[in-house]
Amino acid sequence: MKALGDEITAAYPDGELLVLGLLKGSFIFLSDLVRAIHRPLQVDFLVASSYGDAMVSSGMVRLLYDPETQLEGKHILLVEDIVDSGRTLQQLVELLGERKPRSLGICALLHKHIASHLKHPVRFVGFDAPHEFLVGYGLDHAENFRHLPYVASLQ
Ligand SMILES: O=P(O)(O)OC[C@H]1O[C@H](OP(=O)(O)OP(=O)(O)O)[C@H](O)[C@@H]1O
Ligand SMILES: Nc1nc2[nH]cnc2c(=O)[nH]1
Repeated sequence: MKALGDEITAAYPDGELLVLGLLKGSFIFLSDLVRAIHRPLQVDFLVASSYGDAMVSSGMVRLLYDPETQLEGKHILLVEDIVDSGRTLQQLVELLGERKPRSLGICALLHKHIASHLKHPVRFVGFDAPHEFLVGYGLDHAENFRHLPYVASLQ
């Protein structure tokens, strides 16, 4: 976490930084990450869901909570727990881009590198992940396992 925090700190030497946690999955990662970033920042959240109780994406990302914080003119760092098909990110980045942020960066704890076609690449990656369904450290299957203090595979 220290290396990722240092990388993010160095990438934003000036301007307002808003760290936008994508819930629910990023809640543990986000709290560890913001404590490893050594510069002033704001925190807000987005809640979106596309998997429901399934292990494959429904293809439709539902936005369940939209942040009230003003995004215009700020560096936005969107924090994801895991990038799989990349659909969630693609759709959210399009939406947030319309709000005229100064920059829009993406950070993910885990990246499966399945989505090679990503229009908006993930700039900050914690770990490369296997092509398996992962749970724990915030990630769920049907709302179970989020509390595990480690990441595990269900396969
Ligand atoms: O790259 P993708 O294929 O879009 O998958 C990644 C998304 O899937 C999970 O969210 P989910 O829809 O399960 O909601 P959750 O965070 O509430 O578990 C995960 O938290 C990511 O946000
Ligand atoms: N919990 C969980 N959610 C996902 N959404 C997309 N891929 C995954 C995964 O491996 N685990």
